[in-house]
Amino acid sequence: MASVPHVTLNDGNQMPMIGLGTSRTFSSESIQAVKDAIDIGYRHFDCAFIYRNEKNIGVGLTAKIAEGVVKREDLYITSKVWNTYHRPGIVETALRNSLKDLGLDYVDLYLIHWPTGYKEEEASNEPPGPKVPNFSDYDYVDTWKAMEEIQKKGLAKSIGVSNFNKNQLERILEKAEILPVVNQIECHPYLNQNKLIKYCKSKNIQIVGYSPFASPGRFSSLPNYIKVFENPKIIEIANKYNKTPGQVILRWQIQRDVVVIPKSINKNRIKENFTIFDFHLSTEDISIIDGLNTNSRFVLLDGAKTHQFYPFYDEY
Ligand SMILES: NC(=O)C1=CN([C@@H]2O[C@H](COP(=O)(O)OP(=O)(O)OC[C@H]3O[C@@H](n4cnc5c(N)ncnc54)[C@H](OP(=O)(O)O)[C@@H]3O)[C@@H](O)[C@H]2O)C=CC1
Ligand SMILES: O=C1CO[C@H](CO)[C@@H](O)[C@@H]1O
Repeated sequence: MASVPHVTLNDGNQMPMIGLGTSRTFSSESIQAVKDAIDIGYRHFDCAFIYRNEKNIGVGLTAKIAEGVVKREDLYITSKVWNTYHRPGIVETALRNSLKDLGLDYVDLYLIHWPTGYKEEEASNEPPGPKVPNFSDYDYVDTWKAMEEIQKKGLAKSIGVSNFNKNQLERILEKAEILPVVNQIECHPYLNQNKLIKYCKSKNIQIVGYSPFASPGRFSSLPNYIKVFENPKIIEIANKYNKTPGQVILRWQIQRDVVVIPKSINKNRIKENFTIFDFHLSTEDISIIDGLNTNSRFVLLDGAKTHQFYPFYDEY
């Protein structure tokens, strides 16, 4: 089976350029999606405590390791510390809980999921609904110091952040002993994130683009909103290469050095999303997709909009 391209992170570790997204997949469907993905060739899985399915993901991973299809060291597993676990003294416990559920003794990458901390008792209300949670005052820079400790202990091979803006990254970089390897951010043709990508590249921080299809299951109130798969310009490019709109969107990201983590529970689409390393988009087609940007964001973490560290008020 041909292996997928990897990127080398600023700590020297390697990450496969495509992974399976696992949010909003539940029960047996998440177990089967993981097994199918491994059979198809995926080795990278994007998980999080808050997805409430790490046990199922663990069942899928463990089954494929037991079958001898993969070894632990072939896999690249990410998890994320949720907002209720920002107190430095509890970060390791949060990771150990995820490890137990995933059936692993280390993750390849552990991320601070959002810069916004919540009070620990909010954990009983998870997953977050429309209600505004009680915020904690923990500074994500202090949470970062706890992340450094878990890497030193070998519980995470690499550490990084998610949903951080430029100023928030700057604050981490000022105090960091270990640099974040990744900023995982929403990134798709309608939110191409060119400015944040340029900044992160200048600091050797890899971008992992989440919701690469603009998370079509989520509600959009944008006037004249067209799903990315139905966008005529993307369809035209897809027809030209004899590929699907989804494959063109993922390929566009790969060619701009963005790691992609599309979510699917459908075996055919899991395979479709993986078949993106056998064609090359022209510079002209890349710029047509770049031109679709409308700075439209779909993952807003509404409950945290009044948090002092809400990341999306800055331009980038
Ligand atoms: N760090 C963060 O804060 C966040 C991280 N993430 C991560 O990113 C991952 C992906 O983002 P997500 O928001 O799930 O959305 P995506 O943009 O990946 O879209 C997923 C949706 O598209 C459908 N789909 C998948 N492939 C295709 C295809 N080839 N053609 C047509 N439809 C398709 C899926 O349906 P089906 O399953 O039926 O195929 C699903 O409804 C998440 O699962 C999670 O791991 C996401 C949000 C926030
Ligand atoms: O990763 C994520 C997936 O979706 C959640 C909401 O549904 C987000 O809060 C989160 O950032």
